[in-house]
Amino acid sequence: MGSSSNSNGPLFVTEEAKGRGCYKVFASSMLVGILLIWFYRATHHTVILVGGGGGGGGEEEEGMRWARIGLFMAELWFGFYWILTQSVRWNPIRRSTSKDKLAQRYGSDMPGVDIFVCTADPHAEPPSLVVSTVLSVMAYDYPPEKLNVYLSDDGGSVLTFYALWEAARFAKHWLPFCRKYNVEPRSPAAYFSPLDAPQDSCSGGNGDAAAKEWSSVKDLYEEMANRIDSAVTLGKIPEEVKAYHKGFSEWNFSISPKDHHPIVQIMIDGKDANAVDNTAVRLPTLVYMAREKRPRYHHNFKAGAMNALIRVSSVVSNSPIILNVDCDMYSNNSESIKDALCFFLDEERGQNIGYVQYPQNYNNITQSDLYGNSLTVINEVELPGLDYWGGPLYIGTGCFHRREILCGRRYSRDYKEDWRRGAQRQAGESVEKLEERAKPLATCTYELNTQWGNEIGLKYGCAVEDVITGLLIQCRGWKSIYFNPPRKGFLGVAPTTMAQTLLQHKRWSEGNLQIFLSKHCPFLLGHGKIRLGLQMGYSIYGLWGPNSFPTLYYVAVPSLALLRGISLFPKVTSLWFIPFTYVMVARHIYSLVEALRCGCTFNGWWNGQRMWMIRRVTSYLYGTIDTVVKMLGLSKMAFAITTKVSDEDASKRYEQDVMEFGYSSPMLVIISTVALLNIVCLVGGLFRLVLGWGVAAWDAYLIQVILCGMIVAINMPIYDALFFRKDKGNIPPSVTFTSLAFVLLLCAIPLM
Ligand SMILES: O=c1ccn([C@@H]2O[C@H](COP(=O)(O)OP(=O)(O)O[C@H]3O[C@H](CO)[C@@H](O)[C@H](O)[C@H]3O)[C@@H](O)[C@H]2O)c(=O)[nH]1
Ligand SMILES: [Mn+2]
Repeated sequence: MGSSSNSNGPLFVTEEAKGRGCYKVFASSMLVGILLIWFYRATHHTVILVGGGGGGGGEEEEGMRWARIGLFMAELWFGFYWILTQSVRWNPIRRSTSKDKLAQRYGSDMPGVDIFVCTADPHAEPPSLVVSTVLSVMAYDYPPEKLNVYLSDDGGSVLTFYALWEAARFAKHWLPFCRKYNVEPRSPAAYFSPLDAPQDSCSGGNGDAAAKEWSSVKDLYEEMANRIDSAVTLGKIPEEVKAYHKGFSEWNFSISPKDHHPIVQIMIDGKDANAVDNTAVRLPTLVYMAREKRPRYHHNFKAGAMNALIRVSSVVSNSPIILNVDCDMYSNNSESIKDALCFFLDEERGQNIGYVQYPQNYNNITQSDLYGNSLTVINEVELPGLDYWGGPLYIGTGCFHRREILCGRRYSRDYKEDWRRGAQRQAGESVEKLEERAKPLATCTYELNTQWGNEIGLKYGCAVEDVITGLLIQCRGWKSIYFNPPRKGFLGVAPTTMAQTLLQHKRWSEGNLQIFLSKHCPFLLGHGKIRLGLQMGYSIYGLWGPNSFPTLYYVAVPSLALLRGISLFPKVTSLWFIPFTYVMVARHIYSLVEALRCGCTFNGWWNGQRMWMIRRVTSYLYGTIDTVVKMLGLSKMAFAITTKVSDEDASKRYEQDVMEFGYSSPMLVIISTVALLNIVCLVGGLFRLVLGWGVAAWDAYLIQVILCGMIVAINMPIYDALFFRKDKGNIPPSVTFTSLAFVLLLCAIPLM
């Protein structure tokens, strides 16, 4: 590939964040605080009883001692976990690229790129949304004959196939339109969305003609989207279209998502000189794939789909670079491929780069980020921090890989990438023949007795197939790059209800804990292969789950103790009061400042704190329990898809920042119980403080009052949903009663 002269400098630069010195001083002071707390706990087991607390038989005192030891355990854990989180804050770095140099050096001599889009269910993931994502990646600012787009449909649905067929036709208008007017974003759904800021339509700005073209493309798009949506509503496609593409005949026999033959349909063949748009420019290759599914064979969810895609694409295009996105993650920046290539093709430092990961951003996050889904701190602080230690995790979407690393290759100094590689078509081979050649690669039996899902391809058996695959790649010697340009590369759909949010986090915490507890634990597998900072970084996510226990303890026991008149923290007048207050206050002020600096609002941060607490006591608890159950072999892994649609009422509440609970579930009972317990304890505790124990008692209980008060303050929307709201999204009465019963029970436990 072209002249590899390095005369005009590197293709990307790396910058270190400023002000790290100050941060390190602050972190050291926190560490001192944490050590002092540990020291205090280790030396102060005895319980201070003030005022009317229980009469204090020997047995009771023993119980209180245990309450303190439990608190000590929780504080040990939090301190240890805090130390882990320092790895990603130590030295965050930022990357930027020089695309003009790339163009100068390589001109049109660029590698082929295969793009994989995965979808699984036409009802949770509307095909009109899926094809908008497909169109956005077809419209990359990149030579179309070098682009190959693959849609994997785990739903095996004719509705999705039909939508893709519609999209292939619409592409002939959409792609030239995007080029001509430099459209951004190139997902038609997003571009024409009334929700997004008004587009400076057709920035060409040449008046009437442009406006006409704009509205004619918009009409075409809307008609297409309506046809697709109504087919989905009806559950079947219009009869007449079946005549237009041979592929529809695959559904002549009824097919179920879990039981069907392999389907590979090349919708647009980029090698065909007649495959052009309406300005006679070539179109990218577009392929539909539904791998074979049989009830007898486990299909391994998204990882299985990705592996089938890797194989099928190897006979159709076999490009050296693979980009994969979730079906809702459209390209928001038409330059992303060129940006990514700046890393891979850099002559000096591109050699060992295995993958380039973009952040997960969403286009449906509200100002106040009610469910804390924006991942802002992860995107702006943690992933840049990991980049310093050798590279970010692979997070499943918005990631460019070298094909070779997905096929298990280890890094070696002598490895030379063949950037010109591509699939060779057999002489005179028709598209049908090629499809026949590809199908056996997408069968259930293909992988039997092979290393697929193990040494080759994405790894099977983990709920976060992406993270474990990335870890294995890094352990094979490859580095990764985190790239977060000002214009976001990809935008997706974040969950919009409490239940969906908690479900997603349950899967994430479960998968990451599963890795941590397996032989792939970053500290074991990574030892000697990746840097310690990176091992710690992986563990931050790996240990999300176990955070649930100390958190549950901390939100329940000190409050109950307040109600009972048992002091668990040092007195205000004691010197030990200082480290406790310092650590608690500084921790939260720091997290607020960090969030604000990343662009969150105060409200967003506050809501985020609530969600951290809620996720820890529900999703992470469930994730941890399920991980253990699975390790004992009592159940199998599942992958619950996050729904990308919600009903109209619910979306309205989402827009208005009203929390959506809606149906009764054990998780909801936990949330309500924690909220109710704390308000009961706060009211009861304050009552006794004011009436009975006198001024001296405040001295001993201040920390508990503040802790309990903060938990109550952060739970305000929960009380609202429990008692005041009347809409459908509130907490059902059955949950309220169950939680009240639990609270009474907890308050009555004689132990303390
Ligand atoms: O059997 C399956 C299940 C899922 N998917 C696809 O996988 C993607 C991710 O699923 P989603 O329900 O949106 O999960 P998220 O929690 O949003 O996904 C995040 O977390 C996953 C791991 O838990 C990663 O695979 C994803 O890339 C990452 O975006 C979607 O495109 C699905 O269509 C399949 O193709 N087949
Ligand atoms: Mn998703």
